[in-house]
Amino acid sequence: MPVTRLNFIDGEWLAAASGRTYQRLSPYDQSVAGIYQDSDVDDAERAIDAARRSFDTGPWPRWPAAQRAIVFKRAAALLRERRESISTIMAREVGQPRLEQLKFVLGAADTLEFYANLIVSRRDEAVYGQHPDAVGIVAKEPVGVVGSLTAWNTPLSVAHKCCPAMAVGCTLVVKPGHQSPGALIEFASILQEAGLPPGVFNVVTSAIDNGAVVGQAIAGSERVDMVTFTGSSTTGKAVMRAAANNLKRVKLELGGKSPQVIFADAPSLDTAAGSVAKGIVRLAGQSCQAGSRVLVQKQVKAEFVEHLLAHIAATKMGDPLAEETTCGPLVSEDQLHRVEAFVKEAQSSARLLAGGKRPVREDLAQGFFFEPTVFDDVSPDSRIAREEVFGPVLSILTFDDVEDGISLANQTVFGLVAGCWTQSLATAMAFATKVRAGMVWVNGYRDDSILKHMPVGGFKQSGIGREMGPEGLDEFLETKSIMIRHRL
Ligand SMILES: NC(=O)c1ccc[n+]([C@@H]2O[C@H](COP(=O)([O-])OP(=O)(O)OC[C@H]3O[C@@H](n4cnc5c(N)ncnc54)[C@H](O)[C@@H]3O)[C@@H](O)[C@H]2O)c1
Ligand SMILES: O=S(=O)(O)c1ccc(CO)cc1
Repeated sequence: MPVTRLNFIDGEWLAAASGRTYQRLSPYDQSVAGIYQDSDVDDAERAIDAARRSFDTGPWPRWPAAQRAIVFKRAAALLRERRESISTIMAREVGQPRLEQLKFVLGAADTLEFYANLIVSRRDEAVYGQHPDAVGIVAKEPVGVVGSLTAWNTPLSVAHKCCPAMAVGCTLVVKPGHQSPGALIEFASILQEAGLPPGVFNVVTSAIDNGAVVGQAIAGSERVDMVTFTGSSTTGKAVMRAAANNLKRVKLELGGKSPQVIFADAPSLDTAAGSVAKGIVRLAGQSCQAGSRVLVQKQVKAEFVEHLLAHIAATKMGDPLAEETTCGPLVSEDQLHRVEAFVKEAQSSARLLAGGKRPVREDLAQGFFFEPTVFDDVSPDSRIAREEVFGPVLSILTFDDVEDGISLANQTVFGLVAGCWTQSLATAMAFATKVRAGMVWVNGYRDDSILKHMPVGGFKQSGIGREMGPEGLDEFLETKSIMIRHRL
C-alpha cells in the first residue's frame, strides 16, 4: 500500500483540516496508486495565506535573481536523479507509458534550467536621452500570488507555468487534478530540498468532488493576483468567471481539435501517416495537442489511409510500466463511457475503419482500454469533427485544393495546434500564416526532438496566454513605469 501523501503548505507537510483522504486507483489494474488529502476551502485558504505572506514579506521575491537560479539548478539535478521513480508514479496514476512520462520529467528539469538561465540574463528598459533632466524606467515586477489549477494528463507540465512564475519572484498555490497529484508532490519535495523558502510553492490536493470547490476558492480569492489554469475549455470559462471577483489576471491552457493537413505533395505519405497515428495514439488521445482531425487532399487519400491503418494497427496497448507499450488505458471509467458515447453517435454518420470498441484481451480486462479508432467520411459539421473527445479517436476529412484544406483546418472553435505536410514552401507558408492556431508544424507534429522552449498556447477557445520560452516569463510580470526628474 502506498504511503499517504500530505498537502505542502508554508514549507510543512500537513493533513487536510477535515482529516479526509482519498485513494487514486490505477486505471490499468485498479490497484491503489496513491493516497492523498481530500482538501476543502479551509486548506486552500491556509495555502493562500502562506503564499500571500511569502510574497508580501518573505525572502523569495527579494532575493537576487542569481540566488533563485541556484535553487532551480539544484532542483533540476534532483529531478533528473529521481526520474525513474517519478515517471513510475506518473505512469501508474495517469495510465500512460512510463517512457512517455519520463520525457515530461526530463522536460521539467530542462524547464527549470531554462528559466534559471533566463532570469539572470533578462533586463528591463531605460528611457534615457528624451529629456535632459529626466529618465524613465520601464520596470517589470512579479505579478504576486499565483493560483495554479492543473489538468491530470501531463502532471509535470505544471513546471511550464510554476517555473517562470517562481523565477520572477511570484509565489504559488497549486491544485493538481485529483487523478494524478503524485508527481507534483514529489516536485514540491524536491523544491524544498533544493532550498526554496517556505510559502513560495504550496500544494493542496482534493478528491473528485472537491476539485471544483477548491478550484473556485483559489480562482475567486481576493488574495490571489493571478490564476493560471490548464484544463477543459468549459472549466476554463468557470475559472474566468470566478477570477472576475477581483479582476485577477487569467491565463488559460485549454482543449483542442487539432488538424493535420496532408497535401498531395507531402514529402512522404508513410511518414505523415506515422505522425498522424502517433498524434492520436499518444496518451490514448488524452492530450490537449492530440491531432484528432486529419484532412487529406482527395488524390492521395486512398494511399494515405492505407499507410495510416498500418501504423494504427501497430499500436501496442498494455501495461504502462512495460517498455513496449505505446498506449495505455483511458484515465477513468467515466472517460471510457464518454468516448464510447462519441463513437456510437459517430457510427451513424461516418464510416468506421478501425477500432470502435474495447479490446477483447484477458490481460487488459481490468483497465479502461479503448482501441485506437479511425472514422472516414466524417462531415465537418458532426460532433466527432468538432468536439474534443479526449480519447484515441481520429476523424478523416477530405478536401480538394490548398485553400479548401486551410479553410477546413480553421473550421473549429479551437486553435491550439495545426500541422501540414507538403514539399511546397508556398503551400507551407500559406498554411502557416492563414491557420488560426497557436502552434503550427510543417512536416512534423509535436516532435520534441527538433525545437525546444517554443511558446505553447492557443488561439480562439484553446486559451489565453503562452507557456514556455521568454513569453512564458512575461505572463507573470507587471509593467511599472517609473518617471524620475533628476534636476529641478
Ligand atoms: N492547452 C494545454 O496546455 C492543456 C494541457 C493539458 C490538458 N489540457 C486540457 O485539459 C482537459 C483535460 O484535463 P482535466 O480533465 O483535468 O480538465 P478539467 O477542466 O476537468 O480540470 C482541470 C482542473 O480544474 C479543476 N476544476 C474542475 N472544475 C473546476 C471549477 N468549476 N472551477 C475551478 N477548477 C475546477 C480540476 O479539479 C482540475 O484541477 C482537456 O480539455 C485538455 O485538452 C490542456
Ligand atoms: O501535448 S501535451 O503533452 O498534452 C502538453 C501538455 C501541456 C503542455 C503545456 O503545459 C504542452 C503539451
